[in-house]
Amino acid sequence: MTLLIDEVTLTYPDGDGRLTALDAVGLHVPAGSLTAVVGPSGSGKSSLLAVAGTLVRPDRGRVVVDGVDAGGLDRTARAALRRERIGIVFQQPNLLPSLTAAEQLEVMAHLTGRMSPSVRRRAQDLLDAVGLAALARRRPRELSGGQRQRVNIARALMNDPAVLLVDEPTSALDRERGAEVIDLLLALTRERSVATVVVTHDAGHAGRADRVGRMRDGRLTAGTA
Ligand SMILES: Nc1ncnc2c1ncn2[C@@H]1O[C@H](COP(=O)(O)OP(=O)(O)OP(=O)(O)O)[C@@H](O)[C@H]1O
Repeated sequence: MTLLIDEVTLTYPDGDGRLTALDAVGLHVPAGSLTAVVGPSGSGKSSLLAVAGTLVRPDRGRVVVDGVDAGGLDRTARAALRRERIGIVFQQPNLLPSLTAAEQLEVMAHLTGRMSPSVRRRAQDLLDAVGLAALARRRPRELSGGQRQRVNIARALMNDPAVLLVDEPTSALDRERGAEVIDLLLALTRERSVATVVVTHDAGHAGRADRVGRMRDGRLTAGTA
C-alpha cells in the first residue's frame, strides 16, 4: 500500500460560508499501479492532488504516504516527506531555462543534499527511461512540448518517490503524443513500483489506466472513463 486517502474532506472559504472541494473522498493506489482521475472543471481534481501531495491539509480524513500518516507531521516533516517520497508533475513543465535536461534532474539531488557521482548517472538513466538519452544536453527552448513534459516526469522520479502525482500531462500535446506520455507513465509506474495518480480531461487516455476515479462535485467514485 503506498497512497491511501481516507475519508478526506477539504473546504475553502467562500464568502460567509465554506465551499466543499472534497467530500469524504477515499482512494487507495497500490504500488505499481496507475489511477486516472477524470471529472468536469471545478469538480475537485486539483484539490485532490494538492491534498495527496501534502501541499494542502484537509479539514478531515487521513493521507497516508508510504505508510506515513501526513496528518501527524508538522510543516517541516511534511516538506521532508514530500521531497523524499512524493514526485509531483505540474501541468506546466516549470523547467529552468538556463539548465540542460540533465541539469534539471541533477538539481533535485542538490536540493536534498544528496549530490554524489551517482547522481549524474541516475539523471542519465532516467532521461534514458523517458526516451531522451540523446538530448541530455539540450536546454528547454531546444526541446518540443512533449520532450519538456518527459524531462518534467523524469525530474519528478529523481528522488525515487513512492507516490507520483501528475496534473493534466497531456493538455498541451496532440492526441498521439498525449497517448505516448500516458503509456510512458504506465511503464515507469510498473518498473519503479510507484503509486501513480494522473488527472486528465481525456477519457481515452484515462481508459489506459489500471483504474479510473470519477470526480463530481467533490465526490469520487470508481468508474469507467
Ligand atoms: N484556493 C481556493 N480557494 C477557494 N476555492 C477554491 C480554491 N481552489 C479551488 N477552489 C474551488 O474548489 C472547487 C474545486 O476546484 P479544483 O481546482 O480542485 O477543481 P478541478 O476539478 O481541478 O478543476 P479544473 O479541471 O478546472 O482544474 C472549485 O469550485 C474551485 O472554485
